[in-house]
Amino acid sequence: MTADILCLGEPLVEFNEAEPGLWCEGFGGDVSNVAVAARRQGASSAIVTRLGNDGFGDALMELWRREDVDASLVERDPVAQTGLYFVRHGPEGHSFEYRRAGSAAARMTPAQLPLDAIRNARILHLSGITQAISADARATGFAAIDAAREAGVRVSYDPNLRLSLWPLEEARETIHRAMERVDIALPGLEDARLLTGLDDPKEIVEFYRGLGASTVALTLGADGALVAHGDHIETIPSRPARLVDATGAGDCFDGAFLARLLQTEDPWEAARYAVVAAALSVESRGAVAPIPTSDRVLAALSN
Ligand SMILES: O=C(O)C(=O)C[C@H](O)[C@H](O)CO
Repeated sequence: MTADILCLGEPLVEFNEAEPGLWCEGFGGDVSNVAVAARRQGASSAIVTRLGNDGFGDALMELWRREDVDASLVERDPVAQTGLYFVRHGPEGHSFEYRRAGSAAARMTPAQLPLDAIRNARILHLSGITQAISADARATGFAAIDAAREAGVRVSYDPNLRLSLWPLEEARETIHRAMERVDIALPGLEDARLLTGLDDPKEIVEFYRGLGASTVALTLGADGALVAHGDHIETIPSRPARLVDATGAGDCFDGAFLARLLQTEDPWEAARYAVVAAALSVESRGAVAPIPTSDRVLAALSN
């Protein structure tokens, strides 16, 4: 198996509340969202994870088949279940509630990592959530990073802080340790402020560069992204969007950014593309269904 972008973490089945009591089923899980977003932009992508041997696991396998995301390395756990999450919407935006403790993905271990696939990828992508779900998953994330680095494969990391999964101090320690070993850092501003204790976006970007990332794209929500590489730093503005549901917008940015980066090796051009993809993705409900294809992104960019 060879894929441009290999994503490691936990996929989830999503229940998104359209109106009180009406739950629409969809898909989520940050790195699965990234794999789909990258594939819809034309990069090849693969997912490395574990699912329960249950109907929700089957539904995720069917999603990746439909989306042409390589899931040939996904393991099914005979005992543990596939994780779920529920999205509610309120005046403050969306909120998540999880049913994922002890899930199949949380039982991933370093010994199960497909090292050849990691070595053959162009980018390994993982997140703070990948490492938050269990001690084994944390170790698996570090082992994957080490394998990628030894093979000269670029590592991409989105901190994706979820304080319902682990306390801030623990998250900070693990995420900073991971960030010392990544090439491409894709933090969101709100998470990064909590993790770094810094307020100013430029200082945050410099902080992550100081840890080791050569490319940093800090997402600023409706304000776009601040992108640094080499001695150049630039704010890439977003475009106006009709906000319905921002669930997964950061993941859509990540997948589109990585896909475009592989095509152009120009992080600012990749971010110009990815902010438009992310803006399009907030205009309807769910993490996966609204992710645009490259045709839609290119059409929006030319308007
Ligand atoms: O991946 C997770 O843990 C989630 O919270 C599911 C969502 O699809 C994801 O976070 C959106 O970024």
